[in-house]
Amino acid sequence: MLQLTRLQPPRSLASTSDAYEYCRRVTAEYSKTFYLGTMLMPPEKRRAIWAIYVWCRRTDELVDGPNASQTTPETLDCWEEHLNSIFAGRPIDAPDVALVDALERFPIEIQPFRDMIDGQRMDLYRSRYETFEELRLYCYRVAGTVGLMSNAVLGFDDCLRTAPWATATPEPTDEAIALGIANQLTNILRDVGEDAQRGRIYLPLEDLALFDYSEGDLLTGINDERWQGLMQFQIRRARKFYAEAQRGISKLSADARWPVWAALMLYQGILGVIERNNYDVFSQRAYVAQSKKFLYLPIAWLRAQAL
Ligand SMILES: CC(C)=CCC/C(C)=C/CC/C(C)=C/CC/C(C)=C/[C@@H]1[C@@H](COP(=O)(O)OP(=O)(O)O)[C@]1(C)CC/C=C(\C)CC/C=C(\C)CCC=C(C)C
Ligand SMILES: Nc1ncnc2c1ncn2[C@@H]1O[C@H](COP(=O)(O)OP(=O)(O)OP(=O)(O)O)[C@@H](O)[C@H]1O
Ligand SMILES: [Mn+2]
Repeated sequence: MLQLTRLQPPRSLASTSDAYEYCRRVTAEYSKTFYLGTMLMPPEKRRAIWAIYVWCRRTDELVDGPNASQTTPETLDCWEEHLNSIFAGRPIDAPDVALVDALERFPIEIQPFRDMIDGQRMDLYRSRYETFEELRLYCYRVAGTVGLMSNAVLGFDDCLRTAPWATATPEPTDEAIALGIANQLTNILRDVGEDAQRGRIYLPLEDLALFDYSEGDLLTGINDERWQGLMQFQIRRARKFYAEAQRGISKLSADARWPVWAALMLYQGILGVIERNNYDVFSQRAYVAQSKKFLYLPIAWLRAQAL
């Protein structure tokens, strides 16, 4: 029914291990960065993240995939019903089998899943954001939510919970949301040209005005000093969210720190590539080469031990 057609899920409802294997293949195919991150986790956490990944990917494809033009608000209502069924322990199709199992092992609130669907709803009726506050809400919904879902699987450092001086909630909720927002801002900067071709501008219009850069300039891809100033401003903002996220990693369980540092550094690396490309996000795509991704791993490991 959905658009992940290149990798067919097993027919009828699958066994749990087939369903996880399908989720593994989808994650590996669609995101080299996050897949690499999951390979640094213990197997049970890794499988649960693959199941979450596939649910998020399917949700995103409803408004961003090849059949998105057929998606209506009612499609998203149905998808929310589908979600309710998963949370009631009743899988509807093969990939659900993995998510139902993952939710049994790692209980997660349903709200971030619902919020993500609401984020996709925004994509149905909006193609402009006036202010950063509006964009931030969109980023929370489509990506900050992934941080909340992931946190429940990654787990927290027990020392923080059990110490007699432990205060209210030591869980790094804000930091997890910050990493989602940082990733989404990076994704938006990387995809400016692609989105413009679909008539979409995610950069806040108030920021464009600040640099005297018009919507028309963006849609025609003008890369001048105004654009470069605007991009420097956006990159600085994204880096602040990465910095906030970094402060939360030491609060995660020890076996989750390396994967999160790796995913963070790799995704943040895209910003450096955009700078090296002289802010040309119109005619080329900024990416970190697969061979280079492995070079980050030892540095991420050291940070996971030390910070
Ligand atoms: C290593 C690890 C824990 C990874 C989590 C993997 C996961 C479940 C990812 C889901 C991604 C997804 C498909 C989301 C749907 C909405 C969307 C498209 C968001 C954008 C991601 C996509 O990146 P990509 O470059 O592949 O996009 P396209 O090819 O253009 O489609 C986003 C950029 C957001 C991703 C957000 C996260 C992965 C949140 C990360 C936060 C944590 C893991 C919390 C860590 C905890 C602390 C305390 C810092
Ligand atoms: N919608 C898609 N359909 C099929 N394949 C895709 C799709 N999106 C990404 N891919 C796969 O990912 C490759 C590169 O995409 P992209 O530049 O987003 O990097 P990535 O591998 O997804 O890594 P990252 O996790 O950093 O985004 C594509 O060549 C393709 O193999
Ligand atoms: Mn990708």
